[in-house]
Amino acid sequence: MRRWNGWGEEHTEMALAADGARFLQGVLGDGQVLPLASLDSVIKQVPPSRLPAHPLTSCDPELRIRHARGQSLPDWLAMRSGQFERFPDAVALPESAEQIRELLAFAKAQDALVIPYGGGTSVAGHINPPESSKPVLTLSLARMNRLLELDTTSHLATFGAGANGPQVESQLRAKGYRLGHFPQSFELATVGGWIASRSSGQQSLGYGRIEQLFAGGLLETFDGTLEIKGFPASAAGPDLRELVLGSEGRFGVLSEVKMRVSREPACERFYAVFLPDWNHALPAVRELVHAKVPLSMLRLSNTAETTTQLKLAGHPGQIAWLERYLRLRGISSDKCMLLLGISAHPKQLRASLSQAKAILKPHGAVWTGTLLGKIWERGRFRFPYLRETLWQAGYLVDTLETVIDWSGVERLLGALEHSLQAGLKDENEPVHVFTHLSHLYGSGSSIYTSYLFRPGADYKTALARWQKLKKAACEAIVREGGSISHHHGVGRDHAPYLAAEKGERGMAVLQTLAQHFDPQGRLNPGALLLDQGQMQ
Ligand SMILES: Cc1cc2nc3c(=O)[nH]c(=O)nc-3n(C[C@H](O)[C@H](O)[C@H](O)COP(=O)(O)OP(=O)(O)OC[C@H]3O[C@@H](n4cnc5c(N)ncnc54)[C@H](O)[C@@H]3O)c2cc1C
Repeated sequence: MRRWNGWGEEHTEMALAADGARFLQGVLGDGQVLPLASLDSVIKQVPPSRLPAHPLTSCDPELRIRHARGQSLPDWLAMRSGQFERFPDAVALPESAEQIRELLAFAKAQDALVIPYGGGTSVAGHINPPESSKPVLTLSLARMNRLLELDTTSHLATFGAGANGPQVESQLRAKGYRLGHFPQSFELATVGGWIASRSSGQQSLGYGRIEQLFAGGLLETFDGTLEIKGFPASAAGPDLRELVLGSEGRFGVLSEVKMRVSREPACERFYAVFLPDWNHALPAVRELVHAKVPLSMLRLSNTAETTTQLKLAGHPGQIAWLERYLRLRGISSDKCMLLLGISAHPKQLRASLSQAKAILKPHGAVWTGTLLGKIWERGRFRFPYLRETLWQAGYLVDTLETVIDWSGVERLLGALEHSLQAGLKDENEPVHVFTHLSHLYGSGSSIYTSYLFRPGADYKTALARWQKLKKAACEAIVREGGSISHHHGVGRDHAPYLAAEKGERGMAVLQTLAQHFDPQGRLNPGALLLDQGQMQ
Protein backbone atom coordinates (compact mmCIF):
# COMPACT_ATOMS: atom_id res chain seq x y z
CA MET A 1 0.00 0.00 0.00
CA ARG A 2 1.31 3.45 -0.93
CA ARG A 3 1.96 5.86 1.97
CA TRP A 4 -0.82 8.45 2.19
CA ASN A 5 1.45 11.11 3.69
CA GLY A 6 4.90 10.52 2.20
CA TRP A 7 6.94 8.63 -0.33
CA GLY A 8 6.46 5.12 -1.68
CA GLU A 9 5.38 1.81 -0.22
CA GLU A 10 4.42 1.73 3.46
CA HIS A 11 6.71 -1.12 4.42
CA THR A 12 9.79 -0.06 2.49
CA GLU A 13 12.36 1.76 4.55
CA MET A 14 15.93 2.87 4.18
CA ALA A 15 17.92 2.70 7.37
CA LEU A 16 20.18 5.48 8.58
CA ALA A 17 23.48 4.03 9.77
CA ALA A 18 24.68 5.05 13.25
CA ASP A 19 27.69 6.73 11.66
CA GLY A 20 25.36 8.75 9.42
CA ALA A 21 23.17 9.78 12.36
CA ARG A 22 26.26 10.97 14.28
CA PHE A 23 27.43 12.91 11.23
CA LEU A 24 24.08 14.72 10.92
CA GLN A 25 23.97 15.47 14.61
CA GLY A 26 27.45 16.97 14.25
CA VAL A 27 26.51 19.29 11.36
CA LEU A 28 22.92 20.17 12.32
CA GLY A 29 22.53 19.46 16.04
CA ASP A 30 19.93 17.17 17.63
CA GLY A 31 16.99 16.28 15.38
CA GLN A 32 13.55 17.76 16.09
CA VAL A 33 10.72 15.32 15.47
CA LEU A 34 7.30 16.78 14.69
CA PRO A 35 4.08 14.96 15.62
CA LEU A 36 2.16 13.18 12.84
CA ALA A 37 -1.56 13.59 12.08
CA SER A 38 -3.44 10.32 11.64
CA LEU A 39 -5.26 9.40 8.44
CA ASP A 40 -8.52 9.08 10.44
CA SER A 41 -8.22 12.65 11.73
CA VAL A 42 -7.69 13.97 8.19
CA ILE A 43 -10.59 11.92 6.80
CA LYS A 44 -12.83 13.76 9.28
CA GLN A 45 -11.74 17.11 7.84
CA VAL A 46 -12.63 16.34 4.20
CA PRO A 47 -15.60 18.55 3.29
CA PRO A 48 -18.57 17.31 1.26
CA SER A 49 -17.90 17.28 -2.47
CA ARG A 50 -19.15 20.21 -4.54
CA LEU A 51 -19.56 17.91 -7.57
CA PRO A 52 -22.62 15.78 -8.29
CA ALA A 53 -22.21 12.02 -8.62
CA HIS A 54 -20.94 10.71 -11.96
CA PRO A 55 -20.33 7.04 -12.86
CA LEU A 56 -16.66 7.76 -13.64
CA THR A 57 -15.83 9.75 -10.48
CA SER A 58 -15.47 8.97 -6.80
CA CYS A 59 -15.91 11.31 -3.84
CA ASP A 60 -14.43 8.85 -1.35
CA PRO A 61 -12.63 11.00 1.28
CA GLU A 62 -9.51 8.82 1.47
CA LEU A 63 -9.13 8.83 -2.31
CA ARG A 64 -9.46 12.62 -2.27
CA ILE A 65 -6.78 12.87 0.43
CA ARG A 66 -4.47 10.62 -1.55
CA HIS A 67 -4.75 12.90 -4.60
CA ALA A 68 -4.57 16.24 -2.80
CA ARG A 69 -0.83 16.73 -2.53
CA GLY A 70 2.40 15.90 -4.32
CA GLN A 71 5.85 15.30 -2.85
CA SER A 72 7.34 18.75 -2.32
CA LEU A 73 8.50 19.62 1.18
CA PRO A 74 5.50 21.92 1.80
CA ASP A 75 3.32 19.01 0.61
CA TRP A 76 4.97 16.78 3.20
CA LEU A 77 4.44 19.39 5.93
CA ALA A 78 0.78 19.69 4.94
CA MET A 79 0.22 15.93 4.86
CA ARG A 80 2.08 15.23 8.09
CA SER A 81 0.49 18.04 10.07
CA GLY A 82 -2.94 17.19 8.63
CA GLN A 83 -3.29 20.83 7.42
CA PHE A 84 -4.15 19.99 3.82
CA GLU A 85 -6.02 23.27 3.15
CA ARG A 86 -7.81 21.85 0.10
CA PHE A 87 -8.87 18.53 -1.39
CA PRO A 88 -10.14 17.71 -4.87
CA ASP A 89 -13.93 17.41 -4.86
CA ALA A 90 -13.76 14.14 -6.78
CA VAL A 91 -11.20 11.83 -8.34
CA ALA A 92 -11.69 10.04 -11.66
CA LEU A 93 -9.71 7.05 -12.90
CA PRO A 94 -10.63 6.81 -16.60
CA GLU A 95 -9.72 3.71 -18.61
CA SER A 96 -9.85 5.14 -22.13
CA ALA A 97 -9.46 8.33 -24.13
CA GLU A 98 -13.21 8.31 -24.63
CA GLN A 99 -13.77 8.37 -20.86
CA ILE A 100 -11.29 11.27 -20.54
CA ARG A 101 -13.32 13.21 -23.10
CA GLU A 102 -16.52 12.38 -21.20
CA LEU A 103 -14.94 13.65 -17.97
CA LEU A 104 -13.79 16.88 -19.62
CA ALA A 105 -17.35 17.43 -20.84
CA PHE A 106 -18.67 16.74 -17.31
CA ALA A 107 -16.19 19.25 -15.83
CA LYS A 108 -17.27 21.86 -18.36
CA ALA A 109 -20.94 21.30 -17.63
CA GLN A 110 -20.30 21.59 -13.89
CA ASP A 111 -18.04 24.64 -14.25
CA ALA A 112 -15.29 22.63 -12.55
CA LEU A 113 -11.49 22.77 -12.68
CA VAL A 114 -9.55 19.70 -13.87
CA ILE A 115 -6.15 18.56 -12.63
CA PRO A 116 -4.51 15.89 -14.79
CA TYR A 117 -2.66 13.55 -12.38
CA GLY A 118 0.08 11.05 -13.26
CA GLY A 119 1.94 9.59 -10.29
CA GLY A 120 1.57 12.64 -8.05
CA THR A 121 5.37 12.82 -7.63
CA SER A 122 5.57 16.53 -8.42
CA VAL A 123 7.96 18.44 -6.20
CA ALA A 124 6.84 21.87 -7.36
CA GLY A 125 3.15 22.00 -6.40
CA HIS A 126 1.86 20.85 -9.80
CA ILE A 127 -1.18 18.86 -8.74
CA ASN A 128 -2.45 20.67 -5.63
CA PRO A 129 -6.03 21.93 -5.94
CA PRO A 130 -5.91 25.73 -6.21
CA GLU A 131 -7.96 28.05 -4.05
CA SER A 132 -11.14 28.56 -6.06
CA SER A 133 -14.87 28.86 -5.70
CA LYS A 134 -15.12 26.21 -8.45
CA PRO A 135 -15.13 22.49 -7.69
CA VAL A 136 -11.99 20.51 -8.57
CA LEU A 137 -11.89 17.20 -10.42
CA THR A 138 -8.58 15.35 -10.27
CA LEU A 139 -8.19 13.09 -13.27
CA SER A 140 -5.75 10.26 -12.60
CA LEU A 141 -4.31 8.29 -15.52
CA ALA A 142 -3.33 5.37 -13.27
CA ARG A 143 -5.55 2.84 -15.08
CA MET A 144 -4.23 3.73 -18.52
CA ASN A 145 -0.92 1.98 -18.06
CA ARG A 146 -0.57 -0.61 -20.82
CA LEU A 147 1.89 -1.05 -23.64
CA LEU A 148 -0.53 -0.72 -26.56
CA GLU A 149 1.82 -1.32 -29.45
CA LEU A 150 5.47 -2.06 -30.08
CA ASP A 151 6.82 -1.40 -33.55
CA THR A 152 10.07 -3.37 -33.51
CA THR A 153 11.02 -2.15 -36.97
CA SER A 154 10.84 1.53 -36.01
CA HIS A 155 11.66 1.07 -32.31
CA LEU A 156 8.50 2.89 -31.26
CA ALA A 157 6.32 1.89 -28.30
CA THR A 158 2.84 3.29 -27.63
CA PHE A 159 1.76 3.44 -24.00
CA GLY A 160 -1.26 4.57 -22.04
CA ALA A 161 -0.01 7.86 -20.53
CA GLY A 162 -0.52 6.61 -16.96
CA ALA A 163 2.11 3.84 -17.13
CA ASN A 164 4.63 4.35 -14.34
CA GLY A 165 8.35 3.55 -14.54
CA PRO A 166 8.19 -0.14 -13.54
CA GLN A 167 5.12 -0.67 -15.79
CA VAL A 168 6.92 0.91 -18.76
CA GLU A 169 10.16 -0.99 -18.33
CA SER A 170 8.71 -4.39 -17.37
CA GLN A 171 6.39 -4.44 -20.39
CA LEU A 172 9.25 -3.48 -22.68
CA ARG A 173 11.76 -5.83 -21.03
CA ALA A 174 9.46 -8.76 -21.73
CA LYS A 175 10.08 -8.03 -25.41
CA GLY A 176 13.79 -7.20 -25.12
CA TYR A 177 13.42 -3.40 -25.20
CA ARG A 178 14.01 -0.45 -22.90
CA LEU A 179 12.90 3.17 -22.75
CA GLY A 180 15.85 4.07 -20.53
CA HIS A 181 14.11 6.88 -18.63
CA PHE A 182 15.07 6.46 -14.98
CA PRO A 183 14.25 9.49 -12.83
CA GLN A 184 14.76 8.89 -9.13
CA SER A 185 10.97 8.96 -8.83
CA PHE A 186 10.81 6.02 -11.31
CA GLU A 187 8.73 3.80 -8.94
CA LEU A 188 5.70 6.12 -9.06
CA ALA A 189 6.08 8.75 -11.79
CA THR A 190 4.32 8.16 -15.11
CA VAL A 191 5.25 8.57 -18.73
CA GLY A 192 2.53 11.24 -19.21
CA GLY A 193 3.84 13.14 -16.16
CA TRP A 194 7.42 12.93 -17.49
CA ILE A 195 6.34 14.51 -20.76
CA ALA A 196 4.07 17.11 -19.18
CA SER A 197 6.82 18.27 -16.81
CA ARG A 198 9.90 17.75 -19.06
CA SER A 199 11.56 15.14 -16.95
CA SER A 200 15.11 13.85 -17.17
CA GLY A 201 16.27 10.37 -16.16
CA GLN A 202 19.53 9.42 -14.44
CA GLN A 203 20.87 7.96 -17.72
CA SER A 204 19.84 10.89 -19.90
CA LEU A 205 23.43 11.08 -21.21
CA GLY A 206 22.88 7.79 -23.04
CA TYR A 207 19.13 7.64 -23.62
CA GLY A 208 18.29 11.32 -23.86
CA ARG A 209 15.88 13.47 -21.90
CA ILE A 210 12.14 12.88 -22.24
CA GLU A 211 11.96 15.30 -25.19
CA GLN A 212 14.30 13.03 -27.16
CA LEU A 213 12.22 9.96 -26.22
CA PHE A 214 8.75 11.40 -26.85
CA ALA A 215 7.75 10.81 -30.47
CA GLY A 216 4.08 11.84 -30.51
CA GLY A 217 0.71 11.00 -29.04
CA LEU A 218 -2.83 12.06 -28.30
CA LEU A 219 -3.82 15.11 -26.27
CA GLU A 220 -7.45 15.23 -25.18
CA THR A 221 -8.61 18.84 -25.06
CA PHE A 222 -11.93 20.61 -24.46
CA ASP A 223 -12.03 21.03 -28.21
CA GLY A 224 -11.42 17.37 -29.14
CA THR A 225 -8.33 15.22 -29.66
CA LEU A 226 -5.10 16.74 -30.90
CA GLU A 227 -3.09 14.05 -32.65
CA ILE A 228 0.62 14.70 -32.68
CA LYS A 229 2.16 12.54 -35.37
CA GLY A 230 5.64 11.31 -34.69
CA PHE A 231 8.25 11.48 -37.44
CA PRO A 232 11.93 10.65 -37.09
CA ALA A 233 12.45 14.31 -38.02
CA SER A 234 10.49 16.85 -39.97
CA ALA A 235 10.91 20.28 -41.53
CA ALA A 236 7.15 20.83 -41.68
CA GLY A 237 7.05 23.92 -39.51
CA PRO A 238 7.21 24.13 -35.70
CA ASP A 239 7.09 20.78 -33.93
CA LEU A 240 3.75 20.26 -32.14
CA ARG A 241 5.41 17.95 -29.60
CA GLU A 242 6.82 21.11 -28.04
CA LEU A 243 3.27 22.19 -27.18
CA VAL A 244 2.86 19.18 -24.96
CA LEU A 245 6.33 18.92 -23.46
CA GLY A 246 6.28 20.94 -20.26
CA SER A 247 2.60 21.90 -20.66
CA GLU A 248 1.94 20.72 -17.07
CA GLY A 249 -1.67 19.79 -17.73
CA ARG A 250 -2.59 23.31 -18.94
CA PHE A 251 -3.43 22.46 -22.55
CA GLY A 252 -5.06 19.04 -22.28
CA VAL A 253 -4.72 15.49 -21.01
CA LEU A 254 -2.26 13.11 -22.66
CA SER A 255 -4.03 9.80 -23.16
CA GLU A 256 -1.59 7.87 -25.38
CA VAL A 257 2.10 8.49 -25.95
CA LYS A 258 4.48 7.10 -28.54
CA MET A 259 8.00 6.63 -27.24
CA ARG A 260 11.35 5.94 -28.93
CA VAL A 261 12.77 2.79 -27.40
CA SER A 262 16.03 0.85 -27.74
CA ARG A 263 17.05 -2.76 -27.43
CA GLU A 264 18.06 -3.75 -23.90
CA PRO A 265 21.82 -3.20 -23.64
CA ALA A 266 23.90 -6.37 -23.70
CA CYS A 267 25.96 -5.04 -20.84
CA GLU A 268 25.63 -2.27 -18.25
CA ARG A 269 28.19 -1.18 -15.65
CA PHE A 270 28.49 1.71 -13.22
CA TYR A 271 31.98 2.66 -12.04
CA ALA A 272 33.02 4.86 -9.13
CA VAL A 273 35.95 7.14 -9.83
CA PHE A 274 37.47 9.60 -7.35
CA LEU A 275 39.07 12.91 -8.29
CA PRO A 276 41.32 14.87 -5.94
CA ASP A 277 39.04 17.93 -5.66
CA TRP A 278 36.44 20.03 -7.48
CA ASN A 279 39.08 21.96 -9.45
CA HIS A 280 40.26 18.70 -10.98
CA ALA A 281 36.81 17.15 -11.28
CA LEU A 282 34.94 19.87 -13.19
CA PRO A 283 37.30 20.13 -16.20
CA ALA A 284 37.56 16.33 -16.23
CA VAL A 285 33.81 15.76 -16.77
CA ARG A 286 33.63 18.63 -19.22
CA GLU A 287 36.34 16.99 -21.28
CA LEU A 288 34.47 13.67 -21.19
CA VAL A 289 31.29 15.19 -22.61
CA HIS A 290 33.15 17.28 -25.16
CA ALA A 291 34.93 14.15 -26.38
CA LYS A 292 31.48 12.54 -26.83
CA VAL A 293 32.56 9.30 -25.17
CA PRO A 294 29.57 6.90 -25.46
CA LEU A 295 28.54 6.79 -21.80
CA SER A 296 25.03 6.43 -20.40
CA MET A 297 25.58 8.30 -17.14
CA LEU A 298 27.83 10.80 -15.43
CA ARG A 299 27.14 12.00 -11.94
CA LEU A 300 29.74 14.16 -10.25
CA SER A 301 29.35 14.91 -6.54
CA ASN A 302 31.14 17.87 -5.03
CA THR A 303 33.27 17.40 -1.92
CA ALA A 304 30.40 18.08 0.50
CA GLU A 305 28.15 15.55 -1.24
CA THR A 306 30.91 12.94 -1.48
CA THR A 307 31.59 13.25 2.26
CA THR A 308 27.88 13.14 3.12
CA GLN A 309 27.22 10.13 0.90
CA LEU A 310 30.10 8.14 2.32
CA LYS A 311 28.97 8.98 5.88
CA LEU A 312 25.34 8.05 5.23
CA ALA A 313 26.23 4.90 3.28
CA GLY A 314 26.67 2.71 6.36
CA HIS A 315 29.47 0.09 6.23
CA PRO A 316 31.97 2.32 8.12
CA GLY A 317 34.60 -0.46 8.02
CA GLN A 318 34.55 -0.70 4.23
CA ILE A 319 34.45 3.08 3.80
CA ALA A 320 37.48 3.46 6.09
CA TRP A 321 39.29 0.90 3.96
CA LEU A 322 38.33 2.79 0.79
CA GLU A 323 39.52 6.08 2.24
CA ARG A 324 42.88 4.52 3.28
CA TYR A 325 43.32 3.22 -0.25
CA LEU A 326 42.42 6.60 -1.78
CA ARG A 327 44.85 8.40 0.55
CA LEU A 328 47.62 6.07 -0.60
CA ARG A 329 46.76 7.11 -4.16
CA GLY A 330 46.93 10.80 -3.25
CA ILE A 331 43.19 11.44 -2.85
CA SER A 332 42.18 12.86 0.53
CA SER A 333 39.46 14.89 2.21
CA ASP A 334 38.63 17.20 -0.74
CA LYS A 335 37.78 14.24 -2.97
CA CYS A 336 34.86 14.25 -5.42
CA MET A 337 33.11 11.06 -6.45
CA LEU A 338 32.18 10.52 -10.08
CA LEU A 339 29.76 7.75 -11.02
CA LEU A 340 30.13 6.77 -14.62
CA GLY A 341 27.73 4.44 -16.45
CA ILE A 342 28.17 2.54 -19.70
CA SER A 343 25.27 0.64 -21.30
CA ALA A 344 26.44 -1.08 -24.47
CA HIS A 345 27.73 -4.16 -26.25
CA PRO A 346 30.78 -5.56 -24.36
CA LYS A 347 33.14 -4.47 -27.15
CA GLN A 348 31.79 -0.91 -27.05
CA LEU A 349 31.89 -0.99 -23.25
CA ARG A 350 35.61 -1.80 -23.30
CA ALA A 351 36.27 0.94 -25.87
CA SER A 352 34.28 3.58 -23.88
CA LEU A 353 36.00 2.55 -20.68
CA SER A 354 39.48 2.88 -22.07
CA GLN A 355 38.64 6.24 -23.68
CA ALA A 356 37.19 7.53 -20.38
CA LYS A 357 40.25 6.30 -18.46
CA ALA A 358 42.61 8.04 -20.87
CA ILE A 359 40.70 11.33 -20.51
CA LEU A 360 40.40 11.17 -16.72
CA LYS A 361 43.97 10.08 -15.96
CA PRO A 362 45.68 13.48 -16.36
CA HIS A 363 43.06 14.90 -13.96
CA GLY A 364 44.28 12.61 -11.18
CA ALA A 365 41.37 10.13 -11.29
CA VAL A 366 41.49 6.97 -9.22
CA TRP A 367 39.18 4.18 -10.36
CA THR A 368 37.70 1.92 -7.68
CA GLY A 369 35.90 -0.59 -9.90
CA THR A 370 32.19 -1.42 -9.97
CA LEU A 371 31.41 -2.23 -6.30
CA LEU A 372 30.24 1.28 -5.32
CA GLY A 373 28.47 1.50 -8.69
CA LYS A 374 26.61 -1.74 -7.93
CA ILE A 375 25.58 -0.43 -4.50
CA TRP A 376 24.33 2.77 -6.14
CA GLU A 377 22.46 0.78 -8.83
CA ARG A 378 20.76 -1.46 -6.25
CA GLY A 379 19.67 1.54 -4.17
CA ARG A 380 18.99 4.04 -6.96
CA PHE A 381 15.21 4.09 -6.44
CA ARG A 382 15.41 3.58 -2.68
CA PHE A 383 17.07 6.92 -1.92
CA PRO A 384 13.69 8.72 -1.77
CA TYR A 385 12.88 6.51 1.24
CA LEU A 386 15.76 8.13 3.11
CA ARG A 387 13.60 11.22 3.39
CA GLU A 388 11.23 9.27 5.62
CA THR A 389 14.14 8.04 7.76
CA LEU A 390 15.53 11.56 8.08
CA TRP A 391 12.10 12.84 9.08
CA GLN A 392 11.94 10.25 11.82
CA ALA A 393 15.38 11.39 12.98
CA GLY A 394 14.11 14.99 13.11
CA TYR A 395 15.65 16.45 9.94
CA LEU A 396 14.05 17.85 6.77
CA VAL A 397 15.57 17.44 3.34
CA ASP A 398 14.74 19.16 0.08
CA THR A 399 16.39 19.46 -3.32
CA LEU A 400 16.72 22.18 -5.94
CA GLU A 401 17.89 21.94 -9.49
CA THR A 402 18.83 24.26 -12.31
CA VAL A 403 20.92 24.30 -15.50
CA ILE A 404 23.35 26.74 -17.05
CA ASP A 405 26.12 26.91 -19.67
CA TRP A 406 29.52 25.61 -18.57
CA SER A 407 30.83 29.16 -18.29
CA GLY A 408 28.31 29.81 -15.50
CA VAL A 409 28.33 26.47 -13.65
CA GLU A 410 30.86 27.35 -10.93
CA ARG A 411 29.39 30.79 -10.33
CA LEU A 412 25.80 29.57 -10.08
CA LEU A 413 26.69 26.55 -7.98
CA GLY A 414 28.58 28.78 -5.52
CA ALA A 415 25.74 31.31 -5.32
CA LEU A 416 23.10 28.60 -4.89
CA GLU A 417 24.95 26.80 -2.12
CA HIS A 418 25.75 30.09 -0.38
CA SER A 419 22.11 31.24 -0.50
CA LEU A 420 21.08 28.07 1.32
CA GLN A 421 24.00 27.91 3.77
CA ALA A 422 23.29 31.48 4.86
CA GLY A 423 19.51 31.14 4.56
CA LEU A 424 18.74 30.60 8.26
CA LYS A 425 21.60 32.71 9.70
CA ASP A 426 19.07 35.11 11.24
CA GLU A 427 17.85 32.19 13.38
CA ASN A 428 21.39 30.97 14.00
CA GLU A 429 20.32 27.70 12.44
CA PRO A 430 22.70 25.61 10.30
CA VAL A 431 21.78 24.26 6.86
CA HIS A 432 23.76 21.36 5.41
CA VAL A 433 24.17 21.79 1.65
CA PHE A 434 25.72 19.60 -1.04
CA THR A 435 25.55 19.32 -4.81
CA HIS A 436 26.06 17.10 -7.82
CA LEU A 437 26.05 17.52 -11.58
CA SER A 438 24.07 14.68 -13.15
CA HIS A 439 22.84 15.78 -16.58
CA LEU A 440 25.78 16.95 -18.62
CA TYR A 441 25.66 18.46 -22.09
CA GLY A 442 28.21 19.79 -24.54
CA SER A 443 27.21 23.34 -23.63
CA GLY A 444 26.53 23.06 -19.91
CA SER A 445 25.22 21.08 -17.00
CA SER A 446 22.38 20.69 -14.56
CA ILE A 447 23.17 21.55 -10.94
CA TYR A 448 21.32 19.52 -8.30
CA THR A 449 21.59 20.74 -4.75
CA SER A 450 20.27 19.02 -1.63
CA TYR A 451 19.83 20.81 1.68
CA LEU A 452 19.06 19.50 5.13
CA PHE A 453 17.84 21.52 8.08
CA ARG A 454 15.88 21.14 11.29
CA PRO A 455 12.16 21.89 11.33
CA GLY A 456 12.16 23.89 14.57
CA ALA A 457 9.54 23.54 17.28
CA ASP A 458 6.45 23.25 15.10
CA TYR A 459 5.07 22.98 11.55
CA LYS A 460 4.67 26.74 11.21
CA THR A 461 8.37 27.26 11.86
CA ALA A 462 9.28 24.41 9.50
CA LEU A 463 7.25 25.91 6.65
CA ALA A 464 8.61 29.41 7.28
CA ARG A 465 12.18 28.04 7.19
CA TRP A 466 11.51 26.24 3.92
CA GLN A 467 9.93 29.35 2.38
CA LYS A 468 12.95 31.44 3.35
CA LEU A 469 15.41 28.91 1.89
CA LYS A 470 13.44 28.29 -1.29
CA LYS A 471 13.05 32.01 -1.99
CA ALA A 472 16.74 32.72 -1.42
CA ALA A 473 17.74 29.83 -3.69
CA CYS A 474 15.29 30.68 -6.49
CA GLU A 475 16.41 34.30 -6.42
CA ALA A 476 20.04 33.20 -6.64
CA ILE A 477 19.20 31.00 -9.65
CA VAL A 478 17.44 33.83 -11.47
CA ARG A 479 20.11 36.39 -10.54
CA GLU A 480 22.93 34.20 -11.83
CA GLY A 481 21.15 33.42 -15.10
CA GLY A 482 20.20 29.76 -14.47
CA SER A 483 16.96 28.13 -15.57
CA ILE A 484 14.34 27.94 -12.82
CA SER A 485 14.19 24.20 -13.48
CA HIS A 486 16.22 21.59 -15.30
CA HIS A 487 13.79 18.73 -14.70
CA HIS A 488 11.35 19.27 -11.82
CA GLY A 489 9.24 21.66 -13.89
CA VAL A 490 7.49 24.88 -12.92
CA GLY A 491 4.28 23.91 -11.11
CA ARG A 492 3.01 26.50 -8.67
CA ASP A 493 6.24 26.88 -6.68
CA HIS A 494 8.39 28.07 -9.59
CA ALA A 495 5.71 29.94 -11.56
CA PRO A 496 6.66 33.38 -10.12
CA TYR A 497 10.17 32.97 -11.55
CA LEU A 498 9.25 31.84 -15.07
CA ALA A 499 8.94 35.31 -16.59
CA ALA A 500 12.60 36.03 -15.78
CA GLU A 501 13.50 33.24 -18.19
CA LYS A 502 10.87 33.51 -20.92
CA GLY A 503 10.61 37.30 -21.07
CA GLU A 504 7.45 39.33 -21.59
CA ARG A 505 6.88 38.19 -25.17
CA GLY A 506 7.56 34.57 -24.35
CA MET A 507 5.06 34.67 -21.49
CA ALA A 508 2.48 36.24 -23.80
CA VAL A 509 2.90 33.34 -26.24
CA LEU A 510 2.38 30.79 -23.46
CA GLN A 511 -0.66 32.66 -22.12
CA THR A 512 -2.14 32.76 -25.63
CA LEU A 513 -1.67 29.01 -26.01
CA ALA A 514 -3.36 28.36 -22.66
CA GLN A 515 -6.19 30.65 -23.72
CA HIS A 516 -6.49 28.79 -27.04
CA PHE A 517 -6.73 25.33 -25.50
CA ASP A 518 -8.66 26.32 -22.42
CA PRO A 519 -10.44 29.67 -22.81
CA GLN A 520 -12.26 29.28 -19.49
CA GLY A 521 -9.12 28.49 -17.52
CA ARG A 522 -10.27 25.11 -16.20
CA LEU A 523 -7.12 23.06 -16.71
CA ASN A 524 -4.76 23.11 -13.74
CA PRO A 525 -4.88 26.90 -13.20
CA GLY A 526 -1.91 28.31 -11.32
CA ALA A 527 0.52 25.65 -12.49
CA LEU A 528 3.17 26.77 -15.01
CA LEU A 529 1.54 30.18 -15.58
CA LEU A 530 0.48 32.55 -12.87
CA ASP A 531 -3.20 33.16 -13.27
CA GLN A 532 -4.79 36.57 -13.22
CA GLY A 533 -5.47 36.68 -9.47
CA GLN A 534 -1.91 35.65 -8.61
CA MET A 535 -0.36 38.23 -10.94
CA GLN A 536 -2.07 41.17 -9.29
C1 LIG B 1 11.86 11.51 -4.71
C2 LIG B 1 11.68 12.21 -6.02
C3 LIG B 1 12.67 12.11 -6.98
C4 LIG B 1 12.51 12.74 -8.21
N1 LIG B 1 13.48 12.58 -9.16
C5 LIG B 1 13.29 13.11 -10.39
C6 LIG B 1 14.26 12.89 -11.43
O1 LIG B 1 15.27 12.20 -11.24
N2 LIG B 1 14.01 13.43 -12.65
C7 LIG B 1 12.88 14.15 -12.89
O2 LIG B 1 12.70 14.59 -14.01
N3 LIG B 1 11.98 14.41 -11.93
C8 LIG B 1 12.14 13.90 -10.70
N4 LIG B 1 11.20 14.12 -9.72
C9 LIG B 1 10.03 14.97 -10.00
C10 LIG B 1 8.83 14.22 -10.59
O3 LIG B 1 8.95 12.84 -10.39
C11 LIG B 1 8.71 14.51 -12.07
O4 LIG B 1 8.32 15.86 -12.23
C12 LIG B 1 7.76 13.61 -12.85
O5 LIG B 1 7.92 13.89 -14.22
C13 LIG B 1 6.30 13.77 -12.47
O6 LIG B 1 5.59 12.68 -13.01
P1 LIG B 1 4.18 12.24 -12.41
O7 LIG B 1 3.64 11.17 -13.28
O8 LIG B 1 4.30 11.93 -10.98
O9 LIG B 1 3.34 13.55 -12.64
P2 LIG B 1 2.44 14.36 -11.60
O10 LIG B 1 3.26 14.79 -10.44
O11 LIG B 1 1.21 13.61 -11.32
O12 LIG B 1 2.09 15.63 -12.49
C14 LIG B 1 3.09 16.52 -12.90
C15 LIG B 1 2.48 17.51 -13.91
O13 LIG B 1 2.18 16.82 -15.12
C16 LIG B 1 0.79 16.92 -15.44
N5 LIG B 1 0.38 15.63 -15.98
C17 LIG B 1 0.59 14.40 -15.45
N6 LIG B 1 0.09 13.46 -16.26
C18 LIG B 1 -0.45 14.09 -17.32
C19 LIG B 1 -1.13 13.68 -18.49
N7 LIG B 1 -1.34 12.40 -18.77
N8 LIG B 1 -1.55 14.62 -19.36
C20 LIG B 1 -1.34 15.93 -19.13
N9 LIG B 1 -0.70 16.39 -18.03
C21 LIG B 1 -0.26 15.48 -17.14
C22 LIG B 1 0.11 17.29 -14.14
O14 LIG B 1 -1.08 18.00 -14.36
C23 LIG B 1 1.16 18.12 -13.46
O15 LIG B 1 1.11 19.45 -13.90
C24 LIG B 1 11.34 13.51 -8.47
C25 LIG B 1 10.35 13.59 -7.50
C26 LIG B 1 10.51 12.95 -6.29
C27 LIG B 1 9.42 13.04 -5.27
